[in-house]
Amino acid sequence: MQPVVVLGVCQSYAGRQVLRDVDLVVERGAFHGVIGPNGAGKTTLVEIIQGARRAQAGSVELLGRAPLPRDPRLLVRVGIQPQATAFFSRATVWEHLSAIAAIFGASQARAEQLIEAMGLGHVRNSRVERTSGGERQKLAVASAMVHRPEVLFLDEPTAALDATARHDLVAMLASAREEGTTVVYTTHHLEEVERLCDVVTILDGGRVVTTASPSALVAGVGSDASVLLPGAVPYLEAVTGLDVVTAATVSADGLVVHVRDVGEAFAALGAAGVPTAGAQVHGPTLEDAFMDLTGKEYES
Ligand SMILES: Nc1ncnc2c1ncn2[C@@H]1O[C@H](COP(=O)(O)OP(=O)(O)OP(=O)(O)O)[C@@H](O)[C@H]1O
Repeated sequence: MQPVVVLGVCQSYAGRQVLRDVDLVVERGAFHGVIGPNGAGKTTLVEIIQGARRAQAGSVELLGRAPLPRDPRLLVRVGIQPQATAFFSRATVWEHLSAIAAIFGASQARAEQLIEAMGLGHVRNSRVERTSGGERQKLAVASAMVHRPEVLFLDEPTAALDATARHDLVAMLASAREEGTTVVYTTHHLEEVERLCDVVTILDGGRVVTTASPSALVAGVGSDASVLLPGAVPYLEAVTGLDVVTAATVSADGLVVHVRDVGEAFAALGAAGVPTAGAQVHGPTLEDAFMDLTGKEYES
């Protein structure tokens, strides 16, 4: 049984359709990203799966059950990252997580472990209301995971974090990924998708554009890779004549050649005597895949 099965879901607000015939299947143990521009419908979709909203059309199964009407026996099997307002703000970080653990029947040892794993040890005895936005965000993620849910929903957990806090949280999520929890993850950051997600669904204008692994999306991009060859500027004419090279330009750092196939290109460059020492390859990225598939620049 797949933990999340969404079929043909449609949703409108005041006559405006924000989800159009959405299908989404999340496999057990997958870290499944949902990405898309602002207003694509990500939060609406996730709330429908959680049972926080009713879909106007289509069907939803969460752990094999309908998420609505809400059933506390189903809710304890899932983890939902709370909004900041859901905190016991006058409690300390430890009191907060320990209370959540008790409510969900998780051990105090698990709460301790997450305080450490999340790097919250130094604010353990601080009141939640006095902690920084980043610390609260980490506490929100810890609160959602403390009872080892079968499905964990994280809706933009790194939003509003500075680069260091984001890096820490992503590193922590990467280790949580190893625990094999099924995760539904919305984000605006494509590098997080590449780092964390097994599968990603791109939503645009309320429609599913595609569902695939990040690497398959990047592999499907039609654009070339570029190779910077620092010592090869004098070889501009020689490389331009090679079949494997689609374009070549001179930059301040060296010769830049655009190629379809990096392996074949290196073989041909070597055979033509072009120096390749210190070469830097820049392949197409998930951002290129997004642009290919939606015709839009990705804005995080
Ligand atoms: N309760 C509501 N009433 C009316 N319109 C809504 C409501 N909630 C969301 N919308 C609209 O539905 C569309 C989809 O919103 P949603 O929050 O699901 O998108 P999102 O992809 O999560 O966006 P973001 O990346 O900005 O968080 C948006 O145009 C939004 O303004």
